[in-house]
Amino acid sequence: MTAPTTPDAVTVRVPAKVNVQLAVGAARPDGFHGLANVFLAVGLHDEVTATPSDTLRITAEGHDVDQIPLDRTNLAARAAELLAARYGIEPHVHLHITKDIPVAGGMAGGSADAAGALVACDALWSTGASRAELLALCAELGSDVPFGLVGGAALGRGRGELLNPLTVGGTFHWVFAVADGGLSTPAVYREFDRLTEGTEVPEPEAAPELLAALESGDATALAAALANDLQPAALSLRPSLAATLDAGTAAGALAALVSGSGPTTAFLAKNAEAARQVAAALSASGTCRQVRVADSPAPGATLL
Ligand SMILES: C[C@@](CO)(OP(=O)(O)O)[C@H](O)COP(=O)(O)OP(=O)(O)OC[C@H]1O[C@@H](n2ccc(N)nc2=O)[C@H](O)[C@@H]1O
Ligand SMILES: Nc1ncnc2c1ncn2[C@@H]1O[C@H](COP(=O)(O)OP(=O)(O)O)[C@@H](O)[C@H]1O
Repeated sequence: MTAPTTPDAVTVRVPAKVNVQLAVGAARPDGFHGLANVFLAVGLHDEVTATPSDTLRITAEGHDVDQIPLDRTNLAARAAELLAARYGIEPHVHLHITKDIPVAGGMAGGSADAAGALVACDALWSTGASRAELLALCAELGSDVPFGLVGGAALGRGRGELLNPLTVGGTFHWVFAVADGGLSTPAVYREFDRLTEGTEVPEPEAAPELLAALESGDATALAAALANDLQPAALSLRPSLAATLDAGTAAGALAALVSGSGPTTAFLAKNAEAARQVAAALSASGTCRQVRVADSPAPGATLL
């Protein structure tokens, strides 16, 4: 029998996400918040390429890469170290990240890179980890990381890491307005706690009408059901986002919301042509740094 050959390089493509519903419960004793997090993967992608190396090395190119760490705190590096430790191997790999997902924008780019690095290193090192093992490692790396692996659409319970896949019955057309600078996810959750202090925070539940809208592919119904409990907190920390939301709504978006913890704002359009119009109006509005158009759902981490 011949020994399995080690590939020279493995490239994995990973998607961004938008939370079409983010229902946030009260803070748990461990500091995390219980969620009903309805993730939808969108067609904005990073790529992670793993090649053999003498040491663990991270390089990056593309949008805003000056804002991501290139040391072992990079989520992709942490993913490689975790997988290597689990299988008793040295984390000797060069991970090159090609970034197109806005950084610190509430679109889970770092989480996607972590999922991509895990899949790429798994293939490079032939660890033979099962899908369930990879998902468990993803959950150790961060609440949003498992979704980067599975993509499509999913309901995340727990702190968002316990996923149930959802059916999506059509293509949804989105416009994303990228803001200047990022927002810290822990800071937005802290602001949520401050804003809800002294009130009864209900148990987070996915809305049946939202799940039905996803399943039927009905953009108008989905627009009516979009909801983000972190939006007031993101707006409180970044009041200028209100003008961006207004500009997209005035331009004909079916609905507008903050993506996750923000500060990227998301606009659902009726069709591809409407998305182009909303994008042009947002670009001209001067209320955001960059505008991106993308469809959903998109597949999860994919070996190229
Ligand atoms: C808000 C969401 C919505 O999908 O993502 P973003 O919009 O930032 O991308 C997620 O809940 C972010 O998930 P992720 O960025 O993976 O968070 P983690 O690394 O697990 O946790 C970072 C910090 O966020 C807070 N956190 C995160 C998840 C959660 N369910 N409750 C929390 O309170 C905690 O303060 C935690 O220390
Ligand atoms: N591979 C990575 N890509 C992007 N950000 C990363 C990465 N590794 C670590 N980070 C850090 O994680 C934080 C969150 O980034 P990101 O995942 O893009 O945003 P968000 O959590 O808002 O979706 C940023 O402060 C960023 O510097």
